[in-house]
Amino acid sequence: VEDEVKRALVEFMDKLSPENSTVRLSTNWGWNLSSDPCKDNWVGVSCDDGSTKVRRIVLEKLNLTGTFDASSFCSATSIIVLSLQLNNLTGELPTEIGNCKFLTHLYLTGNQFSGDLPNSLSRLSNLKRLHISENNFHGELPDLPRISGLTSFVAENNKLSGRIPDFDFSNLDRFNLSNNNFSGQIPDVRGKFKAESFLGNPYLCGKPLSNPCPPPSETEQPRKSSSSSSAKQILVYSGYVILGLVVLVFIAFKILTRKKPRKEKPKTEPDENRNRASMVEKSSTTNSGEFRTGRSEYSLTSIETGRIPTLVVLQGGSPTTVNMANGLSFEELLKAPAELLGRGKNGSLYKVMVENGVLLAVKRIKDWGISCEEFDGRMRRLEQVRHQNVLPPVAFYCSRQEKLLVYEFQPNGSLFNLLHGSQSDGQVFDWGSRLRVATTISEAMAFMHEELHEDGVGHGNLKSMNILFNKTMDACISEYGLMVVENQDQSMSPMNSIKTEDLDQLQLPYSTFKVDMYAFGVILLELLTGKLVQKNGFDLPNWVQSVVREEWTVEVFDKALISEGASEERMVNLLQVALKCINPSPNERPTMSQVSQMINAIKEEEEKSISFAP
Ligand SMILES: Nc1ncnc2c1ncn2[C@@H]1O[C@H](COP(=O)(O)OP(=O)(O)OP(=O)(O)O)[C@@H](O)[C@H]1O
Repeated sequence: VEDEVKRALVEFMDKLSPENSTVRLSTNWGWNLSSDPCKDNWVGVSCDDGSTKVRRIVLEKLNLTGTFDASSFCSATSIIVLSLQLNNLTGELPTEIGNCKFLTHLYLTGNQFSGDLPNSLSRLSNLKRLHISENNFHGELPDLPRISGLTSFVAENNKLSGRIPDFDFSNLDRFNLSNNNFSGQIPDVRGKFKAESFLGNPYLCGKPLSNPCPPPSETEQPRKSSSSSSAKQILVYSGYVILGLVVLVFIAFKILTRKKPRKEKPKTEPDENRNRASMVEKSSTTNSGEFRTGRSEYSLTSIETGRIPTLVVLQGGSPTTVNMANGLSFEELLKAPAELLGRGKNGSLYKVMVENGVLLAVKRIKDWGISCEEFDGRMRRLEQVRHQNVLPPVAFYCSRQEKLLVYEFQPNGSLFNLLHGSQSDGQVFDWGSRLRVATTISEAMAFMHEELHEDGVGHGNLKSMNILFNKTMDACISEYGLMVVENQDQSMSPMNSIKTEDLDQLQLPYSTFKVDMYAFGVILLELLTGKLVQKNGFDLPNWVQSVVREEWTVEVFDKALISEGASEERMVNLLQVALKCINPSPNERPTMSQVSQMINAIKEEEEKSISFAP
């Protein structure tokens, strides 16, 4: 071990046990400059296999009474675990703790530490476990949710106060803030932690505690009990009554003046209620054929006037869907009961039930500035390029104002839901299944890229939400070719890390394939880490790259995969593929078929290892 590290550790120990240095020497603890922490087995020190780097320091229940000299300790950068539990250490947790950026485990429970927790604690981006219970820490918590890999945070029996920040509770397996002075509403813990984690904080409210938070009005409005205030209340209430009457008269007037045109078109009346949750509701005020806007959250409203073009049915869906779609008019589609599934940057998506209970997913595309002719051409081209793991469009509709695209509804959710969502219902998404998804998607993408290379049509918006599971739980790519990266708006595309000189080298229509490569790399990272791409400013590709740079590669993997015993070697191999895909220079990224070959090779290795397993 290097002399500097030894010196730092000895200084750290001197502050930990100021009175005990003689005891230490007499009881042969080591911890002096004339010996080596690894080779001479200093008490509490564990090293790497080569005995050249100190990895862990565990000094528990040793009656240490000094202070924690973080500035010395953190200069020994190889240490990942520090435990000083169950001693009598005093003083504050120093700001310099922020320099211990390799720490993954910090255990300080059961001491006499006091003062505020330093903000620099939130810079420990590799931290997984932070245990500071049974101390005298006070003040507000630093921005700990910033530490994306934190899996346990326990801080009960302190004097911490302020609001509890919104942690990524789905990632935490231990969390306890009981017996402190926290206040306000407990954030949504997604059912993961019970009341015990929050008891003993008199000013906390909301689930999972049994005391609900007061409605804002009760706490915000000062209560006055004087007679003058009740007089004021009477005035306010009479104001409301008058206002109500005015509104009623106005509504009555409106109804009366509308009656006439309805009588002229009696046929539309019986439909009114039935269509309340459909994608469109007809206007009852004009004869022009216009549709009314903004009626309900679940209504898709065409503002098209004049001639209504028809729904064009493609041969992409199953025979049942195609037959059904053939008999479907655009108006019938709009009237069918619909549920809004999401509003993305490219438009809204509705789940629509048509005849015989057939379910469709209808995308209403927003602001896609291509002509109907181009749109038509694109859809017909996509219809010709079929792959069993790419969802084909079933039908489309295009007018000057509106572009709709119809797919079959896929009942088993998306890859995003499976990895991060509440719909996973405890389903295990094991390494084998993840590798299968990666293989399937890479093969399907490779096929599409090759077939559509000349056309310059890539996916354009590949992400885990657009990977759907069909009835047989096979992964399928949805929305292929729906978006062109035509204006090279870097802020909107995953290529935002591209250098200008790289962009100049790109032949434009083909850059969409490079965008897809980046996006596919991010999907691989999601599969490997189980983490969201972007949450509270967390940037998954950057995080993974920095952890790998610091040679802590294993730290990036989803802990579910580690505990399942997934092969570290093959996970690292897949990570290498992902890193190639997210190369900041688009021209350095591999092609989809190269990637598909690499992933297939990893899958074959995996299969071999299973067949040779005892
Ligand atoms: N054919 C389908 N069947 C079932 N669910 C679908 C289908 N297509 C999309 N979804 C799901 O519906 C939700 C909303 O989809 P939508 O395409 O609007 O989201 P998005 O991809 O974020 O939007 P955008 O593409 O505009 O960025 C997503 O959870 C998606 O997984």
